Formats: sequence, C-alpha cells, structure tokens
Amino acid sequence: MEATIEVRGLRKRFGSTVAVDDLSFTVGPGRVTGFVGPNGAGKSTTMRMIMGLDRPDAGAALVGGRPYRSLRTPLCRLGAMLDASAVHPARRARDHLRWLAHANGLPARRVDEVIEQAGLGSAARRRAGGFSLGMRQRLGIAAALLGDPPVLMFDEPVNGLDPEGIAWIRGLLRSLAAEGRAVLVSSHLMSELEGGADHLLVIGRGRLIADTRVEDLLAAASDGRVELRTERRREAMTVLARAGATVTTSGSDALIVTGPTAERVIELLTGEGVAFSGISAHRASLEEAYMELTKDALEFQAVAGGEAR
Ligand SMILES: Nc1ncnc2c1ncn2[C@@H]1O[C@H](COP(=O)(O)OP(=O)(O)OP(=O)(O)O)[C@@H](O)[C@H]1O
Repeated sequence: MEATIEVRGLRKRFGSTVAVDDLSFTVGPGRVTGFVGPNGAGKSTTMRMIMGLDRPDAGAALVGGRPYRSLRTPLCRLGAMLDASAVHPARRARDHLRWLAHANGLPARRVDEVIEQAGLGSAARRRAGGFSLGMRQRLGIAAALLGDPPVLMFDEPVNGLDPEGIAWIRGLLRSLAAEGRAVLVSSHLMSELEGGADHLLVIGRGRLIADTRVEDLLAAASDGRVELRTERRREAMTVLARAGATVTTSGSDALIVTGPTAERVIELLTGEGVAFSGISAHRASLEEAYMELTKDALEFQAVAGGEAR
C-alpha cells in the first residue's frame, strides 16, 4: 500500500462555523509533514475526516488511495493519536494495548514491541488513570504503532510536554519517516516543529496558506538578510537606515539588515567608522519564517501576540 494521505477539496461546516474550507494536500512517504495553524484553524477536524470520524460536506480524504472506512485492517494502514486521554483510567496500559491488538487480529508480541518503542517500560503495568501527560502521549503513540502502519498521524503530540519529551517525540517521528512512512503531525506552535518537520502544511480558518518544504520556506525567509554584530548598535542602525536599509534588532548586540549586501554593509560602516565584531548571512528560524508567511493573515495575529508575551 502507498504511504500517503490525500485530501481533495475537503469542506466541513459546524452550524455557521466553516471549520475546513476546500482543503487539498498530499502527505508523502519518507518525511515528517507538519500541519500548523492557530487554535481553531481546522487541523483536528481535518484529521477526524481523514479517519472517517467526521463526515465531510464535500471532498474526500484517502489513506493509501482508499477511504479509511473502506480499509479492512485499518490499524495496519493508518496509526493515529488524535486524543491521548482516550483510554479508560482504570485500565492498565499493557491491557489496553493487548485488547487493541486482539480486537484487530494483531499478534500479542506487537504489544511488547510497541511498549519498548514508545519507551513505556514498567509504566505499562500501571493504570492509565495515574499517568502523567507525557506517559499518556507515549501510550497513545504505542497504540498508533501497534499495526506497524505505513501512515501515521498525530494531533498535537508534544502539546504540554517538557523539552525532553518534545525531543524524544521529534526523534521518534524522524525515525518513523526514515523508515519510509508518511507522518503527519499537527501543532499550533511552529516552534514545536523546528528541527522536526521536513514539510509544512500551514492552515488558517480552514484554508491552506502554504504547502512547502521547510528548506524552501527557510531559504525564502532568509533571502538576502545580513546579520551584524556590533556594540555600537544605535550608530550602525542610523548609518544603515540612512542608506535605505531596513534594520531590526535581534539580541543585545545583533542586528538583522535587509536591503544592502554584506559587502555594502561593511563599506557603509567602515566609511562612518562604526566598529563591528561579526557579519554573516542570516539564517531565519522557522518561527520567523512562519511570522513572515502569515503576517497578512488576521487569524494568526492573536496567536503571534500571545506568544510574544
Ligand atoms: N463538533 C464540533 N461542533 C461545533 N464546532 C466545532 C466542532 N469541532 C470543531 N468545531 C469548530 O471548528 C473549528 C475548527 O476546529 P478544530 O478543532 O478542527 O481546529 P484545530 O486547528 O484543531 O484547533 P486546536 O489547535 O485548538 O485543536 C473551530 O472553530 C471549532 O470551534
């Protein structure tokens, strides 16, 4: 089976709210695709429609070329974690996985394999009700991996996790993609996907804003910018602005200069006797690239303001 998710012209409305608005994209094999947008953008609804949990008003979602509901062994086709708390609190993690394996005709040995893979360890013998958020996420991931599926989908898997948990999930997603699987992972924070995603689908108010390789997005956002280090920041800003450059600060002694080349910046500063300690081509962070991409989209501004605090 192809390791793909294809979404074509998907629409979903709840009363007067348009949750998903003519969305089309393909999630390909061998890479981690980040699905990003602010709260309420339509990510969960899209994922629910991919799994046949919500019925689209229009369009279609295919997993490996077929609607999810028509798959005969769905757990072996698509592994998903949409809601990590969806386990009965009285149930022991291992029993939950054994029950899932049994119900789906999967061998019991898979349970031990995914417990190991998800790093559940001895916690697998404990009741899910006493689990920390991180452990619940690991249990959700173990369940998604049970059928060894070529396609994986995780809704906000790192939400609320500590940096160690985030790094662990990032590594796991990368290794799953390196095995040739298609991995779709949602987040409302671009920073959570930094270093974790190869490809990005950016949505706002149910619409697709960008479908791009992370490398291309970063290259476009970094284009032509120069990073300058100087203790004489104010003077440097005056000189460069006078020459028509756009200058922003990025740290106590760092400036980002847009407009002139690095050679021209050196020439201008040297000409005016402004000392500097370093100059280099600026490499944008994913967060900066995201801000640039979404600066005109109203639905992102509240989120950007919230993060800045
Ligand atoms: N069952 C439902 N009934 C009514 N409105 C809904 C329902 N599910 C989602 N919505 C609305 O649809 C829109 C999209 O919600 P959705 O949960 O898909 O967004 P999201 O991008 O996943 O956000 P979050 O990051 O908060 O999970 C929101 O306005 C939400 O309130």
